[in-house]
Amino acid sequence: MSFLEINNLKVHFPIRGGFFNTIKDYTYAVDGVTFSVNEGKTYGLIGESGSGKTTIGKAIVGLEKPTSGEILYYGRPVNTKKLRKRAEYNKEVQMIFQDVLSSLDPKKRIRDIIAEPIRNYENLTKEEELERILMLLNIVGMPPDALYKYPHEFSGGQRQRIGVARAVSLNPKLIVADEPVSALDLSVQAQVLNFLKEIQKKFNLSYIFISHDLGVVKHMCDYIYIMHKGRFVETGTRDDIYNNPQHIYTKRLIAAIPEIDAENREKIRKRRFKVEQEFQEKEDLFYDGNGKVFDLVQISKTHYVAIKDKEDLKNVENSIA
Ligand SMILES: Nc1ncnc2c1ncn2[C@@H]1O[C@H](COP(=O)(O)OP(=O)(O)OP(=O)(O)O)[C@@H](O)[C@H]1O
Repeated sequence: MSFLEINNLKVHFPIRGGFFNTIKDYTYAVDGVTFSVNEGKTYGLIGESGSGKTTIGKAIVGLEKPTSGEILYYGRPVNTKKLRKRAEYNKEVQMIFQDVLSSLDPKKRIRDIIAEPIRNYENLTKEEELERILMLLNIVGMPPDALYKYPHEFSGGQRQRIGVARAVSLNPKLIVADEPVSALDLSVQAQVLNFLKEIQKKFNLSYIFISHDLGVVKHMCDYIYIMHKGRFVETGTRDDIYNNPQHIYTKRLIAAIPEIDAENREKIRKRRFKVEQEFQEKEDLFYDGNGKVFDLVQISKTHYVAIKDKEDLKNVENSIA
């Protein structure tokens, strides 16, 4: 059952300039995305740097205000003034970041870092709190003596586990994981990904998994959403996307997955070259997700407009003139 629905979400950031610091233009970071999240499933948001992935994640957890569109949690808008509803949502939808070190307060001990959300939302005695934190450390495979240490005393992989312990401390339904392994060594990446899967089973969690790397999410995601300039250009199940990619951006991301295959090295090189050539030829084209091709016209440094026909083009030309 889908418990979270994102409808036509847009997040546009004003670009200011000039003497009066007026709005000159907008960065169309997220420009009309729609999808829903089911229990226990993982959704990959994949795309190049700047395509809008993090902004979607932040809008979902309330760190960025949508320009328009709606986010419904069990059918109710999350942007509500009813504090109890909002608090319930904030508790059940958490985010973990790539740069865990900067998201863990360096001056606080692990006990206080993990306890922070619990103290905000629950009224536990000191003993109950300690018991909960020890249980969480155990779940994420960290020893009890981690309690009184500081973040810098741990490796990247261990810090990511601490971040996850804090994120699951309130028994959430959804974790938005923003590039959770890209700062880690390859061998540690695999460990953390496996661990995230274990935690998912334990808590029946859903993940929105943000990455620029289709190779990393290959074994994690049930559904994949390919992003380009604030929009989804291709969506599908993991198998659809890997076995039968349609959009040139998807093909390019798949071609970029490193392959260790000494015998077929030349074949792989040729395939990458072909995809790259196709990409260069089609770079100015934009698909609307239903296979329809739009011309993508750049009207400023950051702003593109999809043009369906000559009429559209004339309107855009007039509006810039
Ligand atoms: N607070 C902000 N103010 C202005 N522009 C922003 C802000 N946050 C993001 N942007 C812009 O919005 C666009 C999308 O950024 P976002 O971080 O969502 O992309 P991303 O796909 O997550 O990229 P990356 O993989 O590099 O993190 C970028 O052009 C970015 O510069």
